[in-house]
Amino acid sequence: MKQASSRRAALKKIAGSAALVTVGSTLSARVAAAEQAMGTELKGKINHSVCKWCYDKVPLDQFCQEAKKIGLKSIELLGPKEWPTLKKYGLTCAMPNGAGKGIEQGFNDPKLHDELVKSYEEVIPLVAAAGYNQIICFSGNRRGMSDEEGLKNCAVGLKRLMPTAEKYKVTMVMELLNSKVNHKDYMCDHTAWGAALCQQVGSERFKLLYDIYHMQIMEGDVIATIKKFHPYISHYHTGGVPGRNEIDETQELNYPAIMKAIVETGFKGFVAQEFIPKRTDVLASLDQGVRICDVA
Ligand SMILES: O=C(O)C(=O)CO
Repeated sequence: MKQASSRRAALKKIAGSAALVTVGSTLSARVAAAEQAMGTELKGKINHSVCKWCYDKVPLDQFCQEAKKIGLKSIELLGPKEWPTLKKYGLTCAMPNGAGKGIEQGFNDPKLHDELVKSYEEVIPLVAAAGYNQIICFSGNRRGMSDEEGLKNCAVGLKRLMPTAEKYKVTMVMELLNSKVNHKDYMCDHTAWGAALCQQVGSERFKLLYDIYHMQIMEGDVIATIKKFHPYISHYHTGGVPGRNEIDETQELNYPAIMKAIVETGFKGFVAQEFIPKRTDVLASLDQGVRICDVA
């Protein structure tokens, strides 16, 4: 918070400076101009995105405007109906959703494969037409199934979709989630299992979403895991541990070090903030999260 509020103070100072004072411009207009200028100051090593669901009280249009000021390039986990609004503001959707049956009902259940294939076959062309190149997917819950059987089932279902994914150049990305705190019984809860699934599917159009918050809860060893498995990872999410709130000094992960490790792997994809702001000024928290991750 210290960082975010000092940034706000700096903005006010810049906005008040002679360089930005033009006849008839209000202080808020000047703050906005200063914010825009500061937003572009991001270092460019990390492509920043944010998950909209964490800011559910902020209307999408307003959120797009604020995201632009912060310097974000993407707002994600949004479906086809929301994409035109993003486009209006020149924002992309680094991780679209809109296909499938949610987190608990996924590719590990062969009974769902026909329905899942139909759903992804409908949405993947829309993703491509919108100019996006990924779509989220899930393993589903275990429901007593062994990891081996779940892996085999997921591979069978996902392989049916690879010709479509390859044709449209859209990568299906399975999210790694914790099965301890937030998503009890979820199957894709370890990076090695996800990487083995990538090997089984055998296409560059199937990858993993490494959620740093979820994986810290499940396995820790975040930097070593990223170094080992980065060829299978096409997207990252953040969140403070414990609690899934701001990623500042109130939680245990060293986000700048993690981001540096990600940059060192040669990663060119997106890192999305996915923490639930605890503070009233949720946008200051988002701004702070982006800046914590914006390593040189
Ligand atoms: O629902 C969750 O917990 C997620 O991380 C989705 O991205």
